[in-house]
Amino acid sequence: MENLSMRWGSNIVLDDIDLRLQAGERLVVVGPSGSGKSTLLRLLAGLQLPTSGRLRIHGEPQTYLRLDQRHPPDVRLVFQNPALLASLSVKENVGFLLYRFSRLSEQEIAERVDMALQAVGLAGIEEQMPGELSGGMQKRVSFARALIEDPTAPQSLTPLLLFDEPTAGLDPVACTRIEDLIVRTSELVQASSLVVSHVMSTIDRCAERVALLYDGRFRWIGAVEDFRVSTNPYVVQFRSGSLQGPMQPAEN
Ligand SMILES: Nc1ncnc2c1ncn2[C@@H]1O[C@H](COP(=O)(O)OP(=O)(O)OP(=O)(O)O)[C@@H](O)[C@H]1O
Repeated sequence: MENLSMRWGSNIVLDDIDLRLQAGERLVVVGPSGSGKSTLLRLLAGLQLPTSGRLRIHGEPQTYLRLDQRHPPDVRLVFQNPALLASLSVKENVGFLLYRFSRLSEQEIAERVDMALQAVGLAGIEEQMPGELSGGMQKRVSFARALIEDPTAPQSLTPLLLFDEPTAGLDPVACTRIEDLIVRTSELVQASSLVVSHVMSTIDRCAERVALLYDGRFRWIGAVEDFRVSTNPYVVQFRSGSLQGPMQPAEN
């Protein structure tokens, strides 16, 4: 991202930001509500275009929405709500892209789905419907979907995985399981990952770098080890959850 801005009318959500994600790294983006984290994800997912500035993925300028791109980059989204298709079985959800676009046989797709489900600890639930699963299981199914790759597709570059608040509202043990999965999924498909989260354990377990977004700008970016000890006032306020500090609700 270079000099990238996103405005809604007079509301400047992202203000001339620069960010470079290294191949294979895991970056966690934090920031208070309304600071533009979801907007960042939507731009990377090709669901909206910036008002100004440049966004490049694998070096390619992103000037069209993803749906309008003939050769879209390999960007995979794991939403806060798993967004599984309720009328399709787990197998059909996980293998969705392969069923639609690949030249693999039914048997080959079934084997790949099986491997992806095993990787997230959910072997044997292929024929179940999403509605029969718990919320946590649905989330893991959406991770399995992000693991699926098409070996018949042209050799692709490092995939980009986008996680939108993957551990919000989970109990601590479920959080750990999902955090481990984020790391494992990223390593298995050798992806770069951008995780939006407020959860400290998710930052600790998943991040290699942390970026703190507030009022349209990155106020701090650095290694997770430095995030734990930084005296930057934004980082200190985020870590302590204090009401005192530079980050205040918009209405104040
Ligand atoms: N479609 C839209 N039209 C107008 N304003 C929008 C639109 N989408 C987002 N915004 C505004 O952009 C700002 C940033 O929103 P965004 O959802 O990116 O924040 P966030 O950091 O993800 O917040 P949260 O943590 O609460 O999800 C908000 O002020 C929001 O009102």
